[in-house]
Amino acid sequence: MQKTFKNEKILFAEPLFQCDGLAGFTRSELYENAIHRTLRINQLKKEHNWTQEDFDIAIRCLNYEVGFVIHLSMFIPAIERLATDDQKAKWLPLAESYRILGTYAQTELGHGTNLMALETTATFDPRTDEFVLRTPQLSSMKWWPGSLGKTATHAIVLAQLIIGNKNYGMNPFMVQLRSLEDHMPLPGIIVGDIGAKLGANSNDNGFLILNDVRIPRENMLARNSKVTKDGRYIQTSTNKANYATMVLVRLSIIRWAEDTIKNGSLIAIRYSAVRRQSSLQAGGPEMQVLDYQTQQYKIFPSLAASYALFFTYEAMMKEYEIAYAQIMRGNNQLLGQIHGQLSGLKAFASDLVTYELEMCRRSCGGHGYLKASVVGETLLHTLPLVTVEGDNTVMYLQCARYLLKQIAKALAGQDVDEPTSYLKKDILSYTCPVQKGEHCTNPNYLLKIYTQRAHSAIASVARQLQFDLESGKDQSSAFNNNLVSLVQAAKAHCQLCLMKNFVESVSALERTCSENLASVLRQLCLYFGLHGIVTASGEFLESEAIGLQQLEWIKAEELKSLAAIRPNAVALVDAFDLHDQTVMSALGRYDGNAYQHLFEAAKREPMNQTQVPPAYYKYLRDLIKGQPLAKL
Ligand SMILES: CCCCCCCCCCCCCCC/C=C/C(=O)SCCNC(=O)CCNC(=O)[C@H](O)C(C)(C)COP(=O)(O)OP(=O)(O)OC[C@H]1O[C@@H](n2cnc3c(N)ncnc32)[C@H](O)[C@@H]1OP(=O)(O)O
Ligand SMILES: Cc1cc2nc3c(=O)[nH]c(=O)nc-3n(C[C@H](O)[C@H](O)[C@H](O)COP(=O)(O)OP(=O)(O)OC[C@H]3O[C@@H](n4cnc5c(N)ncnc54)[C@H](O)[C@@H]3O)c2cc1C
Repeated sequence: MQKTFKNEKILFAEPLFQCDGLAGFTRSELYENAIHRTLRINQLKKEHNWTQEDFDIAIRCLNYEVGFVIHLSMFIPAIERLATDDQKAKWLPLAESYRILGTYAQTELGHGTNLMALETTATFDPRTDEFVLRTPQLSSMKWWPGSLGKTATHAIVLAQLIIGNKNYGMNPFMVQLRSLEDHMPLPGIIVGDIGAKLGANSNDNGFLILNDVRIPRENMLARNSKVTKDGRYIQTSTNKANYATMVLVRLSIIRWAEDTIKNGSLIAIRYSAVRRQSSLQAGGPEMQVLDYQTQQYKIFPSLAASYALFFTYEAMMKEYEIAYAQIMRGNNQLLGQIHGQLSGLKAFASDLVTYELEMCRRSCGGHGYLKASVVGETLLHTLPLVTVEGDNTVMYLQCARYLLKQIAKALAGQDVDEPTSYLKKDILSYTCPVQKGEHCTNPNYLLKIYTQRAHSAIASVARQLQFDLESGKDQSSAFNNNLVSLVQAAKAHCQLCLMKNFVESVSALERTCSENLASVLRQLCLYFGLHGIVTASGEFLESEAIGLQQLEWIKAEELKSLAAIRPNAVALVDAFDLHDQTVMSALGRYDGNAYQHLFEAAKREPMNQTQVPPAYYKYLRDLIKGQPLAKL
């Protein structure tokens, strides 16, 4: 599935990219190693004439265990999206050659979600033609930005623009943080690392206090709005255009989610094919645990999710490219659509994979709790995806807000955006397409069920909101009264998007691939659809997209499809084409020698580098020999 990286051999021939040692690294070592890696990949890029795409794939091959993640994923894209052509000409070459190292400093100690409430100010001083940046109190300090702690020389700081006594809202400013001579913080800047996290500890997420730091007027990123020398504010685009970098990263999160769940399902499936435990027949040979229906039930959702997210990322990438090209030409028509779609899908993708990764970890039994299994470590790295770039609940609510607008248009007989075109249908004329058991094997029928459920969830919450407003509730309490249903409606829409992308991508592939391959993919797609209905059966029933009889058929078909997928499960994860050095798991090796690799990992454990531990001489010796213990 991943485009085969022709340079994989070159990459993994380097000791630096042989990852077995990382488990014992301290934070400082992880941090240093990550920077070392990015610089070496850059050298390899030059030495072997790699394209930017090759470079990006190299980073994926290393599971993003590299430095400068925010520099590459946010700082440079923010300059591209928020700066004028002159500003780009000045900063992009410096950033692209790592002569300046950047971060995206938006979140504060007191506020991450509510951007309107950010407290950092950039006050225009017309006497000196400068902005004065200030974080006025404890809660205003920037807190979380990646690479801010120890690395960044520059930050794109999001601050409230103040001219005279008027606040013109959040705008982006380029602020130099550290000297380019000796890396010391510049006057007025207090900066540091926020401390160890549950995962992703090679990244120095940081804090930043700005005490009246002066920057030239030209350092306001002015593609969407600017301040003239005489202090006039000129806005050339919607103020939401300054949120463009977040939209891009939300798209990337779908890809990161896909990458992590591919790792998890690969480890769980390969290991379950190796692991034997018990038997269903008295005295019979021990079974591969992958043959237990319960094990398949635990792991195959992550296999199906890997493919569903792959197809969804590909589809969303195309949608994004069209929207981005328009936006860069000054046409914001698709801004609302792409924001609504990506807010929801970012949340759905990260929710899905964090849940399924834990199932993968459990499916590896006790060994899944070992660091060497890597599946737990992957989960810890992935957990922040539900929070970064907008907490998932808040992102679902953004998606729901978009869906409400679309349904209002549909009800008024106006055109709606293509991804919500189903809202134009007559919801009451629906008849469930599954009228007998065998109908459940048709993914297009399942798609109709998903469509009806999403339509019904959106229509129902829209009606309830309308009712609350008409009963005298004000706008905000009517909204608060319906938040849970709004989130459910957004989830229903996102689940439909995944199913639709899966069905459509498999149909497209059917035209070019062998019938054998097509039938395997069709089976997985079918399973994805059946499983999604069963896990949210209450909502599908409530929406009357299915009845109890259909649920019974769908449940039976879901179980049948587990057995149908089983023979191809290992091949389906092998098809990810992930190198052992990418997956790094003792349990999930291609050669299937899980026990041998676990033992090798144990032998490398730093605790095992001496036979007798120092604690023996300090405590155990006297204890064992019955000597009186020294005062402890
Ligand atoms: C094995 C492989 C492993 C790989 C794993 C790798 C994992 C690595 C893990 C580490 C992660 C590292 C990278 C993380 C980087 C993270 C960076 C960040 O987190 S940066 C900070 C991000 N912050 C946010 O996302 C803040 C969230 N809040 C918001 O976006 C907004 O405040 C809001 C959308 C919640 C509300 O907007 P606001 O303007 O404050 O409110 P209004 O009500 O006035 O506006 C709503 C209005 O605006 C429209 N809108 C909102 N956003 C956008 C947008 N982006 N584009 C277009 N339009 C937008 C919205 O639709 C509403 O429109 P309306 O017409 O009024 O309905
Ligand atoms: C690993 C990591 C890396 C990060 N990197 C960066 C970075 O590089 N740059 C940067 O600027 N930031 C970064 N962040 C910050 C991140 O963007 C924020 O943490 C995120 O946007 C959530 O905001 P918050 O922490 O303020 O959560 P809060 O908004 O305080 O959320 C707390 C709870 O309140 C709920 N809630 C909040 N508002 C609402 C609402 N309106 N309606 C309903 N419920 C609500 C949420 O659902 C959540 O349950 C990073 C964070 C992490 C964890």
